[in-house]
Amino acid sequence: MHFFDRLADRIAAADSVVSVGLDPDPDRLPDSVLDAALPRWQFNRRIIDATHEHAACYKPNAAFYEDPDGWRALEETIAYAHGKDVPVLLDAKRGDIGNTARQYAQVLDDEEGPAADAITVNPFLGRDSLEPFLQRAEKGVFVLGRTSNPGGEDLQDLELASGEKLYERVVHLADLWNGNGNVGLVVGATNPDELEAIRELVPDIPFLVPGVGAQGGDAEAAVEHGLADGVGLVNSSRGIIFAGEDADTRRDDSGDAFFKAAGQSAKQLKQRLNQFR
Ligand SMILES: O=c1ccn([C@@H]2O[C@H](COP(=O)(O)O)[C@@H](O)[C@H]2O)c(=O)[nH]1
Repeated sequence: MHFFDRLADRIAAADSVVSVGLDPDPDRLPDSVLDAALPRWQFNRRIIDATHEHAACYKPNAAFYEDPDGWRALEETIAYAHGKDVPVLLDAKRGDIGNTARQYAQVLDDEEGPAADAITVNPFLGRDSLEPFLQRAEKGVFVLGRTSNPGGEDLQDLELASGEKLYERVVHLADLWNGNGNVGLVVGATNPDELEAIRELVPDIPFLVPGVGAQGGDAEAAVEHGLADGVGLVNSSRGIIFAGEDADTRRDDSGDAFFKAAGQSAKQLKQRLNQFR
């Protein structure tokens, strides 16, 4: 099944466009998981237990898994999310010359272990750097369009000789690269004007909209412009998974209060976003 069809089914089943970001910062894990063999996996397992009924998708960021234990934790996490029928978007921001990109893209193949259903990619190296991802037609490929960080403007807002902004050119290219109907765009909620402008350029491409929650982005704009025919994702990572982070809940041996807070935060975000759908 194609990623965006699967995502549409999940959005309907969970009545949610919330992407729960799984960024298990080792310095912020609660005591209740620290003694486990794979603390990040145990953390994610309990986050998934607490949030899955509100999750349209899980979005682990590869930065939190790039070591041998981390990669095992990631594989366990993907398999567990799939067991709850929730797709997984790996936020890896890949993009390299074709030969290397072919290797990177294998993270989407499930011959060796559980594989992600979608991935984020960086378009800076151009079409051939993304081809191995785009060719996997059943997998979603989210191209960085206009990112949520303050420095995103340094390059992305540059005006080209044609009068286009660089991010507009990227959006145009992403539309051209969408022959298999598997392209999405990453557009930050911290830039609502650009979010609206990009939606006007590409009415049919679903967006992944990060930046609500800890980065303070605009949740209403994220929903209004992020969805294409009802399909798209609004991500919060720290705002959900560390919602229960106060000294007492962090030290609690059971972890119950910590993870319950994550579930409540996911539910609250779902309800807030659903007001605008
Ligand atoms: O433009 C972008 C692209 C990706 N991200 C990623 O999303 C999450 C956001 O985490 P929060 O804790 O909700 O701020 C994180 O993995 C980023 O690397 C982004 O924020 N902006």
